[in-house]
Amino acid sequence: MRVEVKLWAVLPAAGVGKRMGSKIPKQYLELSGRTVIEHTLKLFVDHDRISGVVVALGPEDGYWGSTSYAAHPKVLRAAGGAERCHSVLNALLALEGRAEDADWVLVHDAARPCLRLEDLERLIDSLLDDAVGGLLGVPVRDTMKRANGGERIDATVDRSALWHAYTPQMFRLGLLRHALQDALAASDLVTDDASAIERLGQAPRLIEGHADNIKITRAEDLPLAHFHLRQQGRID
Ligand SMILES: Nc1ccn([C@@H]2O[C@H](COP(=O)(O)OP(=O)(O)OP(=O)(O)O)[C@@H](O)[C@H]2O)c(=O)n1
Ligand SMILES: C[C@](O)(CO)[C@H](O)COP(=O)(O)O
Repeated sequence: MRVEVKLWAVLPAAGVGKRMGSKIPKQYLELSGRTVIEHTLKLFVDHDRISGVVVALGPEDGYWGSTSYAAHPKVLRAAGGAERCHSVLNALLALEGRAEDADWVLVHDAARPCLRLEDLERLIDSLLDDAVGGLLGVPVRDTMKRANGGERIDATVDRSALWHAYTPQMFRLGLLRHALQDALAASDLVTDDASAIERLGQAPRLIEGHADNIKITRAEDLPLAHFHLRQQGRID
């Protein structure tokens, strides 16, 4: 009997936004009347192939309760951790008892509200039968330099095989949980989920998305996200 494999989403949203320098965490900044995290969540909560969404929240988070998803039946909460990798692992552990190890998990930064539905669909359709999993990304477009530790160029790096790693990053729940636990046991605070899978000797697939799937990181990113959401027709 073929066991139905489910899809889950994990949104790490426990960051404090140091580089943004705003008074409130950047995932709660407003974009045309709704918070960044509400824009991000909508795509996953409304998606009929996604069984549930786990949001990893910071211990001091006093904003989540005011969002329109605070009591949504499809949204679960998990405790964020010191680093993104801790938050993602806690969210995976929160799925115990609901999800199976063979289920797929889409890990997507709450700070990336401009993800296009077409790219999410392409990622899912491309990876559902993949042996490893993978992520959305975009090939780099600029000449890439490696610094010498200061402000001088050490070398120009061959860019022909370089990609920007974006999210969602999609892996089987059991594999990703094991990979993150293994990385953390080795004190390797991986900055994305694919790095944990790579540590195990696996090669995640790169699926090309759109460059407007930006991560709101610094102050100048907020108006840019607003522009992209308007260009996509998602805000007026
Ligand atoms: N301990 C952490 C750190 C980050 N994140 C989340 O991971 C995503 C990407 O992280 P980043 O852009 O670095 O967010 P911050 O850590 O908030 O930013 P900064 O590094 O500038 O403080 C964000 O949605 C953030 O909320 C998380 O869940 N738990
Ligand atoms: C996961 C990620 O968005 C992929 O580019 C990135 O690694 C997050 O890094 P951050 O330092 O937590 O922003």
